[in-house]
Amino acid sequence: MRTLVTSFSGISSAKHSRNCKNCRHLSSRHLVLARPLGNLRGSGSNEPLSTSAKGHCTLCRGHNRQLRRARRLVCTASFSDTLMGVGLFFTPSILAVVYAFFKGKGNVKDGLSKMLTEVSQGYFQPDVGGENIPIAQGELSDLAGDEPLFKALYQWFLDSGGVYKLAFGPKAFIVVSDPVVVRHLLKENAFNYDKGVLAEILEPIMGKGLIPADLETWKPRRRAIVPAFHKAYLDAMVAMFGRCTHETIRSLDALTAGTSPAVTDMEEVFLNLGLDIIGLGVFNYEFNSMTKESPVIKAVYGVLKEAEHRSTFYIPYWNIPVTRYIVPRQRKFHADLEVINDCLDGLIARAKQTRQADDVDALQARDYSKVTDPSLLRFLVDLRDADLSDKQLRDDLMTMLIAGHETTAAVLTWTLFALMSNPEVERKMLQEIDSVLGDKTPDLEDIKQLPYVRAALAESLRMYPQPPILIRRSLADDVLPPGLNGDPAGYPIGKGADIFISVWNLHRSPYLWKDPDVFRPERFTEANSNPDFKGAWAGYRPGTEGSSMYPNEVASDFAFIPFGGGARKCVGDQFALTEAAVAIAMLLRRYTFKFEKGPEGVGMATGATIHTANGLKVTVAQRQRQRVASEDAPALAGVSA
Ligand code: HEM
Repeated sequence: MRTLVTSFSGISSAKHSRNCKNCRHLSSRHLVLARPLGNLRGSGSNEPLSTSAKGHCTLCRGHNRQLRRARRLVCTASFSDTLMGVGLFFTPSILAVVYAFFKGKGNVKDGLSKMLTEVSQGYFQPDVGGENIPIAQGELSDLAGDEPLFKALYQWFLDSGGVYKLAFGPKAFIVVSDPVVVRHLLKENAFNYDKGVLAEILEPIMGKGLIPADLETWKPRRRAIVPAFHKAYLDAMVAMFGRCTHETIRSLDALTAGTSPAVTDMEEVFLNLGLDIIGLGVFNYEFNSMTKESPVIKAVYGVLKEAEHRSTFYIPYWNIPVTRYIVPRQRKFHADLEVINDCLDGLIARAKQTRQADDVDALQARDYSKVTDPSLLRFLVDLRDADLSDKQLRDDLMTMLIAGHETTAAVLTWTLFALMSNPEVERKMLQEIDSVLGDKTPDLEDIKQLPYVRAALAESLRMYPQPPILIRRSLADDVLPPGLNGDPAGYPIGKGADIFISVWNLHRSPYLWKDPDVFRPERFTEANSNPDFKGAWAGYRPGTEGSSMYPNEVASDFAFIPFGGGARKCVGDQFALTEAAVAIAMLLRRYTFKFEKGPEGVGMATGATIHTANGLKVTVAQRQRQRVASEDAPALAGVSA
């Protein structure tokens, strides 16, 4: 196992920190709470947690002073899963590396992070408030073993509540898993927050694209981009999704002809399909990744891999200018970036040469059946008064390429995983697909007639949110609301506080969902609420999702946020889910899929999205078609058509 030990001020090593100074309790889950937790309970063997003393060891209630001074978590985390644990401190980083190598024994990364911690002890951590937020303390590896970090955060949520604090390296993070607090962060006081660590990681790749952009850049770009996803565009896109899925079918047919059935990695298949679709949808570029491997495709995957490396690697060594010349992977990254930028610059130049400026309304009213290039790039270039620099346009395109590719592929991967694990849901989906579509390539109206398919995709996003964590940093002081059983005074935080919104925890919260670990699309037809919130959370109310074709943050009052919510909500949600619906419907009706080695063989890993650890290896065979009478099709009222 690749491990990283981080230890923090006031506690000199991981081992030492496990011992309470007072009672010498040697618990690997030495949880320390700073406020009453009411009816929140620990799970597994944990007893209900301490409800009294401030900052005390849960066993002896001692240890107080040291812990309040420390306010930090000692954790042992899978190194690759140290999601966004990016310390921004070069000097200690370099010293840490030197220290680790000269120390020459034990786990190099342990020494490295220990050094990092010791050098930065009590020095780099800005005072970001949150004094009354419960502190989770323990070791990630004890909680989740080799599992990804977002899973470990779940155990702490059950133990410590919907708002708790933990630390990676010299940084402390506030982990939020409560819909009331999430609503505050994403909607009610959204402009008090930017993307913090995430923006730092993505800026070299996406520049000032919509995801990492500061608020000043973001506002006009968002105003220009949102209208580009209009109805006629979506109609044209759905036809394109069908064409691209036919290409996938051609390659699976070739695979299953003769030696049928065959084994293939469906995660890879979905990544290829996703890339072809996003290339055409965003800038009308044919990646044709099912059939060829161009340098641009290789570069796209290279850049995605680097983005992932940066988001999961502890020390941001790439910010040291010389590394782009001497570190091979950084050299490769810059070469890849150049290939993509050249490609995008060429596409932008071509689009500008053929520019026909128009108002938004006129652009949206174009006859898309006759438009040869329906892409977002065409729309953004043709938009009158856009007054855009090529660099800004390129940043926007790069952002949408990355935001829309892997996410949708991951949704398809985990939906197929869930369906193979839940044959009854797959059977109901097939009934609906057969009765509504038959052999037809679906259009937008058809997708509206597939409520069960759409609910299954939403359920996949509930259980496997892409990404599982959203990141924010406060721009000014704020007070977080208490949420369920929190401190009635709320939680004052300062400027610079880093926040993880755990979408995984929210979507699997036992306080919000019945049987949260069960894959059951029907749940989206059932209203539910929790009186313990005392009216602060409105519950899940099917039928209130507005014009969305899918359950969303409005209907769930921020308990279901697969696309975020509020001002910075995803702009591609309808695009992505329609794409997933077309692809899954067309593939399911044609093939049967079975795990090659059972669900355990798939594994889970953290990247920008949730990856499989070993690929989604399946045995695929052509389906023996059985027509299903339309009256057998499942009725799913409540998921709006
Ligand atoms: C199933 C697929 C997708 C998922 C799960 C997804 C998820 C998300 C989430 C959770 C956010 C909010 C991030 C935050 O608040 O920090 C977001 C933002 C964004 N997404 Fe998506 N996305 C998907 C597909 C797409 C597609 C297809 C596009 C474009 C073609 C896209 C473009 C964007 C952009 C530009 C933003 C930033 C919006 C802003 O800050 O104003 N996404 N996405």
